[in-house]
Amino acid sequence: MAFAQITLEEKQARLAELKDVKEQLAARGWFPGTSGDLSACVGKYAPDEFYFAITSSAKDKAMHTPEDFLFVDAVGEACETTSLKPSRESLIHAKIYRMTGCSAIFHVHTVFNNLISEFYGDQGFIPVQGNELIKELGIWEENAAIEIPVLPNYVDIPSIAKLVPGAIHSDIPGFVLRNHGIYAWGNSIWEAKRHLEAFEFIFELEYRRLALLR
Ligand SMILES: CSCCC(=O)C(=O)COP(=O)(O)O
Ligand SMILES: [Zn+2]
Repeated sequence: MAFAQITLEEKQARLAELKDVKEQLAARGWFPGTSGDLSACVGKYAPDEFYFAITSSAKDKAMHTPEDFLFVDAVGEACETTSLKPSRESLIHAKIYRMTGCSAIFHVHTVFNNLISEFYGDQGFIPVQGNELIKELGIWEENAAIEIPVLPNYVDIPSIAKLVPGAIHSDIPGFVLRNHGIYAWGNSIWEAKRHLEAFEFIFELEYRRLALLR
């Protein structure tokens, strides 16, 4: 299959969309400290040959500066001459692009994704049923039951990246790192955002349901 590189105008439009998403998610407090990272694919030549725009590491994502994004290659390394450092988690993004062929990936640390990932961490997945927002993940089956994968968290990013293939299920556009945060993806920037919002709604509802049962 041949892939076309996007035009300069399309690349700039994608960066502008990423900036908008960064602003919207920051307004919700989904990037505490300097946590979280956002990326969008901007060129694809073959399934294993692509590059993407990703947030620079350790930046306050609530601020806008010309140094917010840089371009990295299919192994998560900067593919332009720059003093900027790509997100420490670029290798995880690269692995997700390679495995799914998606167009955008968003990673956020929230209180609810951390609480729920710890609660279900030992069993390796978060079971969800009877939540209307499952439909926002593209699953329209009546009373669908889904399992959202939870991976262990390591300081060593390559150790996490090795586990990514086992956490990618074709019908679930995301996974959670235990006590760390979620990765959600989509076939466009706006689909990735929709998936992320659905996951976060699901986690908050699940947390509140469990709290009610106590
Ligand atoms: C500051 S939290 C630890 C790193 C992390 O998990 C994260 O999401 C942000 O890392 P980045 O290098 O993308 O700023
Ligand atoms: Zn993180």
